[in-house]
Amino acid sequence: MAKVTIIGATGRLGSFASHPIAGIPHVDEVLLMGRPGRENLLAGLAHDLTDSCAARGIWTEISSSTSEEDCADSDIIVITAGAPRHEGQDRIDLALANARIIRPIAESVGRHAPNAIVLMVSNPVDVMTAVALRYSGMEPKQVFGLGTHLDSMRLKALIADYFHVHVSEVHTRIIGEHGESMVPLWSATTIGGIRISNLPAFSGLPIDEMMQRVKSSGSFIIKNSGATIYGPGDAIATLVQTILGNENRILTVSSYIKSEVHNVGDTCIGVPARVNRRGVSPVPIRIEESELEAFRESVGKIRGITREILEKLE
Ligand SMILES: NC(=O)c1ccc[n+]([C@@H]2O[C@H](COP(=O)([O-])OP(=O)(O)OC[C@H]3O[C@@H](n4cnc5c(N)ncnc54)[C@H](O)[C@@H]3O)[C@@H](O)[C@H]2O)c1
Ligand SMILES: O=C(O)C[C@H](O)C(=O)O
Repeated sequence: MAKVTIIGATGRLGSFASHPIAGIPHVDEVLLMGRPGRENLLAGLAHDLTDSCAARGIWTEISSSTSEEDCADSDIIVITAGAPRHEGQDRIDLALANARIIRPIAESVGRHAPNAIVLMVSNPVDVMTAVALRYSGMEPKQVFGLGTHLDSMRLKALIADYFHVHVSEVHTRIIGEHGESMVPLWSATTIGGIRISNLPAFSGLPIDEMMQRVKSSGSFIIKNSGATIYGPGDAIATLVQTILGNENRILTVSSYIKSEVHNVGDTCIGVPARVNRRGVSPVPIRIEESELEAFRESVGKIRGITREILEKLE
């Protein structure tokens, strides 16, 4: 059984994500962590979530804390602390301010829970994953980000809708930045096990419109309802379940890569990775030339911003 700590639990995403996480069968303890001064809010959330567990007929111990040392013995630490973007902002605009929030959190996690697996969610997620990796002092397999998993799920839903098939029939991936330069891998997209480009209907697929919808999903939701909550919250829970269930699923998450994709990398970015109880390991892949070109650009962008932010944090 496992302990999962959520740092940023008073926020909209952290508090929602705690709900599906508390229902994962491998989880017997959820710790809601927040900043000093938020004790009452955390206590209220913990009480409410305890009631939810009772209503669902499950027994998971829910606790709350503002003391960083309480994350000790966590199996997984989910980090959602930090500012979200507002309408009109890019995720990258949050980079320096959120890096200054993530650095001390990562240092504390590395000190108190050096054997945990860290799932970074705060944006810009690829850059924050690199900050957490650097300042936690943990291994690359232990520190990863939600990356383009959510984008891949968004594209999957659009493809399933277009072809009128169940989502489980669609396999697709978006790699690269969780942001403007993300890259869809049509070469790795299948419907019912058949490569999408081998289906006659593929020629009519509105690829550009679909990608535009995926890229603007976050800003659309933020503009209309204030924050993205259910999509990322359930995506976080899927990752927690995959790790604790030692499921060896290949999911598209932000991981540190060096040589896995045509030797492009030296940064944390969304790539297909094996996810299990030991953490995350990027899967070596070969992609088509046009996809590689776009991926190279995405990596260059994120590597440049990451270096700049890490230098400013020194
Ligand atoms: N990667 C993704 O797909 C994805 C999806 C949704 C949200 N996010 C990101 O998650 C983060 C949280 O989003 P939200 O909607 O829950 O925001 P929110 O404003 O509702 O919550 C922010 C949380 O961060 C905490 N926090 C803020 N400043 C802090 C500081 N200096 N030290 C410690 N904690 C601090 C707050 O107390 C709160 O718990 C944002 O960065 C957002 O962009 C990422
Ligand atoms: O779009 C955002 O800022 C939140 C998140 O990254 C998302 O894609 O839902």
